[in-house]
Amino acid sequence: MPPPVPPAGREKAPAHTPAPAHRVPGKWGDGRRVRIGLLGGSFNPAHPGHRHVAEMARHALRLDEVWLLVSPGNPLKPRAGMAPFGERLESARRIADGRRVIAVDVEARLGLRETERTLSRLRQLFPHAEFVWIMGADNMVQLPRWRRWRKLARGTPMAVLPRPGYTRRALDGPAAAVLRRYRRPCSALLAGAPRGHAAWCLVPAREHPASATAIRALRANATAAAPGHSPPSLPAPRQGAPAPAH
Ligand SMILES: Nc1ncnc2c1ncn2[C@@H]1O[C@H](COP(=O)(O)OP(=O)(O)OP(=O)(O)O)[C@@H](O)[C@H]1O
Ligand SMILES: O=C(O)c1ccc[n+]([C@@H]2O[C@H](COP(=O)([O-])O)[C@@H](O)[C@H]2O)c1
Repeated sequence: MPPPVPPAGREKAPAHTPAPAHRVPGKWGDGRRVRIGLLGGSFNPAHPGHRHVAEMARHALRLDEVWLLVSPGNPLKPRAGMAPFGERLESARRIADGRRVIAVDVEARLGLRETERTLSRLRQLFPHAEFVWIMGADNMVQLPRWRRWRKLARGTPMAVLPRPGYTRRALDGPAAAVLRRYRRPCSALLAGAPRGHAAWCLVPAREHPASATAIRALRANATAAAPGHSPPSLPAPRQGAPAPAH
């Protein structure tokens, strides 16, 4: 195995020490010839839908590994309500097996948040690895809002997972329309780039209903219903200000 690629100057020192039993990718890259699926996400929190997506993609594409790429902060999501990075990473570790499905903090280590930048850097750090971007149909719908998404789709094969309420919208949406010529069956996704453009596929899997938004809502309801919980009080109206309408 070639020596690890040295860190570039602006990269940050690792902020999180992995749990001892959990294998992590080479700190600054490695030279393995492996097929790696990247399931990027907020994991706020991780849930069985993520594990389902990782396993379905791994089997459909014959991937050696799937990395649960925990985002330091989705560029399109507000910070409010986002659990701290360490908590989200820990939650991703709990649904990983540490061997084929691995929770990774490389974006935080590299100080990157936008996927196209992350992919470019990962290709330098892991020059012999073949990367596939994995995402749910909801992200395929909003793909045209991502930074340099056409470049991302040109250079990186993508596997899209069905998701309740989004599968049809993704297949009928603007990203699918632009990329229509490059859609392939998943078995042919990694067979080479058609016309110099990476392919994408819809993974033939059942839809999984889990969602982090729903889990957060359930937790908030449970907290609100807990004995002794008093709802947050409204700020007192300023002297002379009208009383709030209820
Ligand atoms: N049930 C699911 N089916 C298909 N894809 C999923 C599912 N849950 C998550 N994903 C995909 O996994 C990736 C990471 O998702 P994320 O961590 O945002 O979870 P989420 O449940 O979508 O969260 P939130 O509800 O907070 O947006 C995204 O590409 C998302 O589309
Ligand atoms: O690169 C972008 O502009 C971009 C915009 C929105 C989302 N993403 C990535 O999409 C992945 C899914 O994010 P999320 O929050 O929906 O789980 C995660 O890896 C984000 O960094 C990337």
